[in-house]
Amino acid sequence: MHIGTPTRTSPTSESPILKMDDAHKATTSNFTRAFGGRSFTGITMGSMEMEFFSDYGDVSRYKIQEVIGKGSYGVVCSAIDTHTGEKVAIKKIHDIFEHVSDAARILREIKLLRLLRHPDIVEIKHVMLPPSRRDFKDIYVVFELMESDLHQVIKANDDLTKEHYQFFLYQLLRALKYIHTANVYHRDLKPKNILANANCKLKICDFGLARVAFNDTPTTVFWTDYVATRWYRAPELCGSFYSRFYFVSADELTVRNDKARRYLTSMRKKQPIPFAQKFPNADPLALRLLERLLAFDPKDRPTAEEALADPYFKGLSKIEREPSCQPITKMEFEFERRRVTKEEIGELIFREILDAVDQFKQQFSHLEENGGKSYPIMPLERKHASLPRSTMVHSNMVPSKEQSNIASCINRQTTGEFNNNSRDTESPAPRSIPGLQKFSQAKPGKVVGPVIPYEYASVVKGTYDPRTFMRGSVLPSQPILPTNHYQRSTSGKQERSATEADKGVSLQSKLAQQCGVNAKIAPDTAINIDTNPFFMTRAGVNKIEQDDRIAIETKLLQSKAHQYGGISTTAHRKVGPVQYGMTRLF
Ligand SMILES: Nc1ncnc2c1ncn2[C@@H]1O[C@H](COP(=O)(O)OP(=O)(O)OP(=O)(O)O)[C@@H](O)[C@H]1O
Repeated sequence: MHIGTPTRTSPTSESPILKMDDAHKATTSNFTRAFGGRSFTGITMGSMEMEFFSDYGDVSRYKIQEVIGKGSYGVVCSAIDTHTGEKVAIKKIHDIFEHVSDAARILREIKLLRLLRHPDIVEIKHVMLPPSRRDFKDIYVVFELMESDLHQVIKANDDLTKEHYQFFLYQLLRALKYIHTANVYHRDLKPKNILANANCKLKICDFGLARVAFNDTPTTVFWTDYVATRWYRAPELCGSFYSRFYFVSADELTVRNDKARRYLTSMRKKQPIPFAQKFPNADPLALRLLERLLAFDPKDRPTAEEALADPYFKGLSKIEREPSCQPITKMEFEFERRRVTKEEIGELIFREILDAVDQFKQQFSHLEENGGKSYPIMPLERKHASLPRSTMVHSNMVPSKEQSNIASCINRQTTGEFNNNSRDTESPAPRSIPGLQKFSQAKPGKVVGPVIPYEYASVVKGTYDPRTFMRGSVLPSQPILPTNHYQRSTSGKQERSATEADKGVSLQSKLAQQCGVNAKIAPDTAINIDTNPFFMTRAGVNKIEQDDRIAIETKLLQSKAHQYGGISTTAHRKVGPVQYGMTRLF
């Protein structure tokens, strides 16, 4: 994706946004490689669907288009949902029970993506019901289709502008704020896990390594398990000394972990190169924020919410309108806290899918009843806890006011209200609304109009949209108070608890083994060593309003090919003037 010079202007409805070719191109042979080496030459697409879906009943619903991605857990195809006409991405996860940890990962991802509904998080549209409750091994998850990912965008664009960076970071922080208020931590954020559209819309995906933080889980457990992709690890993870260091004086760092300390002290002392020197063309405000975000000591780094309040986002971010999420309950993730068998995980996955199918059916009938006019996302009514044969728990979404109260109770940083405030649903649409057109998926060479993030819909129509509520089910029985290494004080700074810091001693050797000396760790792979959740801190609670607009005048997009384990996908982008709204979310 190649995007040109953005300028801040008020939007116009006529100006085209972009021309582009498909981001992902896959050939029949790619498809063949992806699905087991059978040749598809001369066969109909129907056969492809049969091959892709095996014996799943939804085979007739989706018209497979092409392979668009491949990860370690599955193959992703683009397809047309013949029921709705929408383009979707279908992820096939093979043989999910080969390892219990893989099955748990799938369950975790489906659960989290169903609970976390936010415009900057990829949306699950459907999960296909396996043909048999007890005997299934593949899972098909249907997502909204995105055109590319940030990795490709960065690779293909050497002329991204300050506005691009600002808007990208803004969306990511907005999503992170939401995710963290749910007490969820993604733990594998990297450009490949951030899907992108040519209109600069980003969405976080791949929650397979995410964890939910609970108040009774020692942080050390989380950190033990948290390895993340190598190039994106925080220094404290690379050195396995995350909580084992403290400042003696301002410029002397003490690392208690012996190996990490020896390693650090063996290094030559270097003067830092000022960012302004390294990136002379960058916005000084951006560099200042970067410095804060990259602080060596984690307690000096701002939370997502604090970062959003940074002067860098002035005029873009209205902190009180950025949505938060209700904390996810322990019950949803009980399976993470004890040993479960393959059969039990299988049952939990099946139940989760049943639940999802139920919800999608409701959405679909709502859509039909309303002539496809509104885009409903039904509130999740969680029917069961996530433990095998556990008690049934019925829970409804908590009205926003109550949520707000709860949130202010549990979060000392709370400065605003939740996002179901009337301002979100009833306030006049930003001044560009009349000019907004419905977002249309760009096709090869097609010029499409100004982008309206779909989240505008409810604002425009004034309809009720459950996304204005926070997701989640049952409220925590008590306020969540950190009991671990770091606590966030009212000033937003983390403070180390001495008692908990001491507990880390027993983990030293394990951590050193994993992070410091374990040569078996694949260089570009996030590793899940321990499935227990962790506890960290939460960002605050607010709602959103962005009525600034950024118009992006785009240039040519380069063509880029990338490999997904033998599958090449091409990202051709020819872009005209782009305009997109820095819109309110809901
Ligand atoms: N909704 C989507 N729209 C478009 N492309 C997608 C979508 N979801 C995934 N992809 C593409 O498929 C690739 C693999 O998807 P994903 O990361 O979810 O799989 P995974 O098996 O969990 O990967 P990993 O090995 O990184 O854990 C992504 O990098 C992306 O390029």
